[in-house]
Amino acid sequence: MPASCDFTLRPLWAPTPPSVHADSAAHRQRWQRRTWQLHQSVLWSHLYAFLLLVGYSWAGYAPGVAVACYGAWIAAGMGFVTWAYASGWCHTQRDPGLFVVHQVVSILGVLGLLVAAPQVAFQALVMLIAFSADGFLARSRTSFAVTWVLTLAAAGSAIVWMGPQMRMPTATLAGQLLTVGVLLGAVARCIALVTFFRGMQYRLGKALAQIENLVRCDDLTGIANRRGVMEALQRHQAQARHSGQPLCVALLDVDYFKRINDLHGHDSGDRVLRTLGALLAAHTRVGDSVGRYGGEEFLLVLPGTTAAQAQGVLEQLRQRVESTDWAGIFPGATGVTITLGAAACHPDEPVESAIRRADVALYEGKAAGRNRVVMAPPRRPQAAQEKR
Ligand SMILES: Nc1nc2c(ncn2[C@@H]2O[C@H](COP(=O)(O)OP(=O)(O)OP(=O)(O)O)[C@@H](O)[C@H]2O)c(=O)[nH]1
Repeated sequence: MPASCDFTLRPLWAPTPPSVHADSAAHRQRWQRRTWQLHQSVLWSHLYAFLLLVGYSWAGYAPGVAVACYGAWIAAGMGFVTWAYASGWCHTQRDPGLFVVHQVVSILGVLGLLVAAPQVAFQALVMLIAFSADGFLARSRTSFAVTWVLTLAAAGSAIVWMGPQMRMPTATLAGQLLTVGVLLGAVARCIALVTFFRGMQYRLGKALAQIENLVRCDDLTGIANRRGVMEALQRHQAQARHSGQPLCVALLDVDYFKRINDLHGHDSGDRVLRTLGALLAAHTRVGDSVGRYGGEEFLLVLPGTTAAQAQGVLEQLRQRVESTDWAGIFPGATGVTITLGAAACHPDEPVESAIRRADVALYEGKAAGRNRVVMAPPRRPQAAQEKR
């Protein structure tokens, strides 16, 4: 039974499931690089906030001692986090980005400022909330939730406690410039985070496209795998039903492939399959679809092609394979041939039924001596089939 996806909601306090990347050194390095980048951006933000507070102190809005104590507290907290990152200690923690520690340091610093310098309470609160946007990036849901709950609780209590005392000092030019500085800092921080998110979104989109490609691609031949070509067939059939255009499917099987493997080795067999994949991709038109259906069998989907036209195209392909210089592809080769069975797909016919008819034609071709193209007879109307 295939593994099913787990859609149940995990409680926040449940242990984090092991990451599928847990063993990937490249993933760990990438994660460390990103957390360092994030930490650096927090350090710059704290420095910016501290300089603004020094400005407020210089302009007479906040006591110098309060600002100095705030600076010392933040320096100690950020020093600890920097040590934890540099030594790798943070990676032994459940929250390796130390988002909660970052936030607790900021919240305590701001609460201290509210007590010691209520004149700059509002500015401190704006900066706190701007810093908290980092909490969005916490890897674990628990850190994300804790970061935000702590921040909102601190901001809510400060607002209730300080009430109307909270205001931007804009009576002087210095006050006005510093207010602009606070707002610009908050906006810049949000822009930086949105840019970070956009970058992540872009990388994620690219990775998703690569995964989608891998899921539909055959490793050995580089053309579509069974899933890829079957999806293409479904699409072509829907279009054919809509447009009324003909559609043909063909199954291609290498003759005596087991003998090639047995006589020349599995590696030579693989080379034959790779060469066939390349030949099929080169021989078919842009709108056609080809894929490895399984083992040494390939499926061709020929939209806008009648049975007579398909027979011509497939016969050319058969001759092309037969006339290929196989000795140049694997040593000791005497020749490789293919047998093809094809069927015109009726608009109302399930694609599996058309493939089955092509398969029957293919086995007729094998039984008749191989190295040929056999067309399946047209599908009987539904009523005749039911009667039969
Ligand atoms: N080298 C290689 N061999 C494969 C691969 N997939 C399937 N095979 C082999 O393909 C062979 C298919 O053999 P059969 O089904 O007996 O068919 P055949 O020998 O081509 O005989 P006919 O189809 O009757 O002409 C088996 O020996 C498989 O092991 C593959 O990816 N690489």
